[in-house]
Amino acid sequence: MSALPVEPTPDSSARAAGDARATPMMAQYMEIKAANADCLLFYRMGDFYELFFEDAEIASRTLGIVLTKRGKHLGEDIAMCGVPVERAEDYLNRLIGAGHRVAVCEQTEDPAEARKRGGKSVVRRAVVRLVTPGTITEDTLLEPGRANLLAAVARVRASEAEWVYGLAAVDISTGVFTVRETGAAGLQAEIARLEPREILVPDSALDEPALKALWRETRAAVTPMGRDGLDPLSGERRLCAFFGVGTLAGFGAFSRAEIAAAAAVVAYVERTQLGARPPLSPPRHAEPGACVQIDAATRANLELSRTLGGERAGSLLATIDRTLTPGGGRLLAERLAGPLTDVAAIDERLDAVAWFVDDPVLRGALRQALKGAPDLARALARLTLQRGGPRDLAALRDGLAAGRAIGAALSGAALPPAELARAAEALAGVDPALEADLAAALADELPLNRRDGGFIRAGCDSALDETRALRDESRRVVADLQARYAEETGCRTLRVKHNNFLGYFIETPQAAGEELLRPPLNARYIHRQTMQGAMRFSTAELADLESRIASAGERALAIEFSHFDRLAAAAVALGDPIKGVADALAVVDVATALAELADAGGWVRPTVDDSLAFALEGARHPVVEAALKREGQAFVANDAELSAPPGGAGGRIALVTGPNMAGKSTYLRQNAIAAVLAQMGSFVPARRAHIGVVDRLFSRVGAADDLARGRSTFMVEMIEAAAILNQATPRSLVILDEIGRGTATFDGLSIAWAAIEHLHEANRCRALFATHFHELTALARRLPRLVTSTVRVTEFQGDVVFLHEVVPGVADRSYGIQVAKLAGLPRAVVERARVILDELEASDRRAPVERMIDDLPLFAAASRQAPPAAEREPEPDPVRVLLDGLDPDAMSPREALDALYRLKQAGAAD
Ligand SMILES: Nc1ncnc2c1ncn2[C@@H]1O[C@H](COP(=O)(O)OP(=O)(O)OP(=O)(O)O)[C@@H](O)[C@H]1O
Repeated sequence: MSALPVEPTPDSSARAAGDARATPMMAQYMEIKAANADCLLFYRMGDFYELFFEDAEIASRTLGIVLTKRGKHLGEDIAMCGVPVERAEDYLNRLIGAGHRVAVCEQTEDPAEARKRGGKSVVRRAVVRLVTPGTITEDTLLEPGRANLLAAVARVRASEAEWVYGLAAVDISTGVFTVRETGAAGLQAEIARLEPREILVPDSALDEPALKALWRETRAAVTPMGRDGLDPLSGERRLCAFFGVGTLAGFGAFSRAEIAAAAAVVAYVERTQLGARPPLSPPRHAEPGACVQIDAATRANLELSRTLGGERAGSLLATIDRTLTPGGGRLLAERLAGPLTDVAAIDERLDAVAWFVDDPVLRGALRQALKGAPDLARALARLTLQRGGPRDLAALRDGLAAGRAIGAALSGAALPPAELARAAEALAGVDPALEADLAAALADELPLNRRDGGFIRAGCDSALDETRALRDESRRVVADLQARYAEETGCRTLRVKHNNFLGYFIETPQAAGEELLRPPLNARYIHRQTMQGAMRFSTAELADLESRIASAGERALAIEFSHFDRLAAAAVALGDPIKGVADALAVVDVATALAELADAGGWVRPTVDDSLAFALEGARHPVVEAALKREGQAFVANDAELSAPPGGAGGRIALVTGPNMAGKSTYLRQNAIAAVLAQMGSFVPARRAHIGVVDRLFSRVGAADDLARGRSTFMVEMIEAAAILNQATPRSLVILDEIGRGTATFDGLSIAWAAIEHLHEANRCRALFATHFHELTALARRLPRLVTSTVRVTEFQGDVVFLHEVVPGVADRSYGIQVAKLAGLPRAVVERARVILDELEASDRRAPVERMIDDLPLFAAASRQAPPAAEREPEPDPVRVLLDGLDPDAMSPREALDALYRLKQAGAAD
């Protein structure tokens, strides 16, 4: 596959050595591989990176490239495959995407040097970089609108039975660095919010039963870390050394778990970047409770950043994203993933959006300027890691120019709100000399790699201009020489060519070449090679020219490099203010984008406060609305009122009934989404919205079998319901869709019933509960804060017509059979179902339920927590109630005996 120009191939020397010992090259490979055992090793050989043994098998499977066998190592076949160097990034991308880590091992000396040490010497090699999913910086490997987070978990014992976890997350492509401490449930929610690309996990936490599912299910690559991170003392020392400070106190107060996690992340960054220091900001404390807690199941159900199928298109994020810059896209995604709980902070963001809604002219002008703003943060990170190219310098030039223009426009406007005033200040925070310097130095057309040269503008440096003139002049001389030689030899097809082996040479057809071998021409033309049908020669003049061109080219390149280094160093020195500009551009991008969205869609500014209100008028589901719009259909807006009634007893629960396909799930989700949008600082798709801050959002909307984990639909549903009932607080918002449908009717009904009681009495949260168990609506008679809503339908010529309108009340029936008919169920089955339904309805399954509603002790016993005095019903005597419920004439002897025991028990409990 690859050319092996200077080294003995693994096979040839191995055979020579009788397969008994490793070849020198294999020995070198083995040594490097052993030091990077957890990575695939890209071993540079000529124009290829080769992979051997198991690495080759993995790469061949993942990349779909041919696996070959090459010789033997210690008697075994060596499996091998290779990727061409010039296409390595593409292959790296795919390997990283599949969750692998790659150690890139380069030749660190010229093969000629190795040859000097002896024929069998191996070229020196070293790993120059570890590429892992969480530590990449190349534009081609990164998604522009998505943060690329590397997270680390550390575990510290809080008590005999309890652990606390430190979670640190960095994005080395932008420098963001956050830490926080949390419990096991919080850890899962936080990882779901951050969506890291790679998580470093100590072995002990990997084996922890409560977290096993998390590691198995996360989309991130999980990198085992061995120990429980660094101990706090050496962790602190490492962090101080990395940031060049004597103490961490200046960055905030961090717990032991946080320091351990932060130090683990920094240690890994240092290990993978091999000494290059990415421009990480100092760790920032992510305050617990600053963001709405949203668990992974809720995020998935609401399709916040991905659809249930895992796609980005069709998610809420994709639907609302009007940002124009990669940094703005990342900030929007971050805000949507972590809506705030602090009213003042939410209002600050809303003020900025409202300001731009009110000023479409300024908004339009700023958005025009944003279109030209490249990814400043990532360009700066690459330059700092010495992985940058001329285009990164150009990104700084253009980003700073856009920042300056936008800053000036903001500062010139009357009374910008606080968030934008701060942005304007940051946008003016970089010394304009850098931008001017970059603009003066960089050429209009820029190569990708600095090695290609030509990126410094002509006229910028006279020494460079002179050297370039010399180099170009020499090229003209080559053309002149060719003409002269052709004339002198009489060979019109004589050409002066160049290759890496011979340098400049003369090529003639065979017959003309024979002439050059004879006097007098052979005095000038020195024979170099005979090819099939052609001959090659050199001359003293050509050799001289060769060295002049090479040295002029090299000198020009060296001058360009010195400019590059100077400009990159100037940029890195201004790293913090440049990051400030990048952040400010993202803020302006998000505020204008949300204003654009609000303006175009007729969205309203929500009132967000510390109350327990939840009142929406004319609200819509943005994703369903957009999908319907594409088909030319209108979305029917609906209201919701879950606000806690005066008296502080807790929020309302809306019990939503309605036929299949009527729009219940859509309605439930749109209310949850309104809360997310409002608290991330966006307008909401409604005519009016008042939302008291939600601390946790739970949504259980539909579930799929989780066969991989051996759990049925019903089991998944119950696990999620358990999490909600155990964790929801009076500030939470809970969305439950058809809980209990995955089991036998009466089991399901009983579970749904008990869950509603628990939500009403114990959790006391605002909730929406959709159900097909119409029997449950009778509960509204007993639970003061339970309200009923139904999605209206009407019938036309025996078919159901969906109106999608939510009104107070209860559905009269499910219309399941009509919907089944619409879906194309065979006519005979539909007819038969109708007959069965009539019979079942005649036997009236409502009767026992009605009895249970009036059966107070059962209800009272189920609610463990007493309602507040204002709402409490008088406690009935349980013995009396049980006695009332007995019908001795209808009982078997066994039932009578059971009843006697129950009576005895109720009497004793009393
Ligand atoms: N408010 C609305 N305005 C217009 N169309 C709507 C509205 N709500 C829902 N729809 C349409 O109805 C379809 C079904 O909605 P949805 O899935 O919410 O129904 P459902 O009542 O939850 O059904 P099921 O009980 O079968 O799960 C949606 O895909 C959408 O096209």
